[in-house]
Amino acid sequence: MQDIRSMSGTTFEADAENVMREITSVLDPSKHKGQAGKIAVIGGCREYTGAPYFAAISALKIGADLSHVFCTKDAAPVIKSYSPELIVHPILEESYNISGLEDEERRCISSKILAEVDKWMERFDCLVVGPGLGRDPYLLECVSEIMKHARQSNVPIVIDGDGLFLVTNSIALVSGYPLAVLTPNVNEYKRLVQKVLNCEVNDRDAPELLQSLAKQIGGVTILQKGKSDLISDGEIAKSVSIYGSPRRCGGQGDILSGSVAVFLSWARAKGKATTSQMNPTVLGCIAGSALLRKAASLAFKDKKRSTLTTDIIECLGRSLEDICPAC
Ligand SMILES: NC(=O)C1=CN([C@@H]2O[C@H](COP(=O)(O)OP(=O)(O)OC[C@H]3O[C@@H](n4cnc5c(N)ncnc54)[C@H](OP(=O)(O)O)[C@@H]3O)[C@@H](O)[C@H]2O)[C@@H](O)CC1
Ligand SMILES: Nc1ncnc2c1ncn2[C@@H]1O[C@H](COP(=O)(O)OP(=O)(O)OP(=O)(O)O)[C@@H](O)[C@H]1O
Ligand SMILES: [Mg+2]
Repeated sequence: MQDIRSMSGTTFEADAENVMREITSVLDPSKHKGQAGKIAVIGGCREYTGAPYFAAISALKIGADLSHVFCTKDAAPVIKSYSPELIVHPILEESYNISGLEDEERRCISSKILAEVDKWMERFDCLVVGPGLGRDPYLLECVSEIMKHARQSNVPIVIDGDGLFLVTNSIALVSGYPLAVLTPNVNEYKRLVQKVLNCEVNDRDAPELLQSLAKQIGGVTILQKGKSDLISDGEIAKSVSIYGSPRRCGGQGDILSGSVAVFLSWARAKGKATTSQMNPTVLGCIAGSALLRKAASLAFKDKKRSTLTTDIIECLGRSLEDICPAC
C-alpha cells in the first residue's frame, strides 16, 4: 500500500496526542454528574454479551460519567453480572421470543421499546449502535426506528458491528447525517464499498476511496480499521498509525466504538474552542483510535500472547493519563 503520508496533501498522519489534549474533558469540581458524558450502547443479544459490555465499560474507563446498555431480555442479566457500573435496560426483543404473535401485537411491542428508549434519548451525548446486536430482522427493525429518533434529536451515533450490517442494507438511515460515525473492520468496509460505490476495495487508493465513500453517504464520518486506521468525513482524510499490538483478539473494535463515542462527545462540547477547527466527529475518531492503540501496546508489553480485550480496557486510563494528566 502506498504510504499515505507521502500523498498529495489530502491525507496525513494525525497529530493524535495533540487532538487528545485538546478535546479531553477537564476534571473540574464545579461540574455535575453527566457533564463528562452520557453514552448509550444499543447491543447485546442471546449470542453476544461481551461486545456491548466492552464498548460501555470502555466509555466509563475513559472518563464518561454514565454508560447505558439497551439489550435483549436474555442478555441483560449477563451484562449486569459483568459490572455494577453499567445501567442495563432489558428491552429489545428477537423474533424467537415473539413468534406466534399477531402483527398488531408485534407493532405494539415495537412502540413500547421505542417509547422506553425515547424517555432517555435527549439526555444521551452519543449512541453506539451495533456491538453484539445480532442480525435478527425484528430486532433490527426496532433499532432502525431508534436510529431515526436519535437523528431527529441530533444525537451523534457511532455505528459498528451488526449496526453496520443494518446500515449497509438501509443506507438512508445515516445518509446525509453529519453526526453519524461508521467504524467498519475489513469485512464491513468491503460490504459498504460494494453496496454504496458498486466497486471493490483497492488498497492502492485507500484514502481516496474512503473519502469518496464518506462523501457519497452525504458527509458521514468513517473510521476504516486496519493496520493503520483511516478516517474521513468526505472533506479531509487522516490516518492513525501509532503502534498498537500484534494480538488480534476479538473485542478491540468494541473498545474503539465506546472510545470514539466519548471523545466525540467531548469534542462537540468544546465546540469552536478547539484550535484545529476540525469536524468533532473526526477528532473523536482520531483520539479514540490513538487511545485504543496505546492501551493495546501497554497491555501487550505486560501480557504478551495472553493479552485479552479486558487487559486492554484496564490500560485505557493509564494511556490517557500519560497524555492528559488528571491533575
Ligand atoms: N466477545 C464478544 O461478544 C464479541 C462479539 N463481537 C460481535 O460479533 C458480531 C459479528 O462481528 P464480527 O466482527 O465477528 O463479524 P464480521 O465482520 O462479519 O467478521 C466475521 C468473519 O470475518 C473474517 N474477518 C474478520 N476480520 C477480518 C480481517 N481483518 N481480514 C480477513 N477476514 C476477516 C473472519 O472470518 P474467518 O477468518 O473466521 O473465516 C471473521 O470471523 C458483532 O455483533 C460484533 O460486535 C465482536 O465484536 C467480537 C467480540
Ligand atoms: N493489522 C492490524 N495491525 C494493527 N492494528 C490493527 C490491525 N487490524 C486492526 N487493528 C486495530 O485494532 C482495532 C480493532 O480493529 P479490528 O479490525 O480488530 O475491529 P473489529 O473486527 O471490529 O473488532 P471486534 O473483534 O471488536 O469486532 C482498530 O483500532 C485497528 O486499528
Ligand atoms: Mg467489530
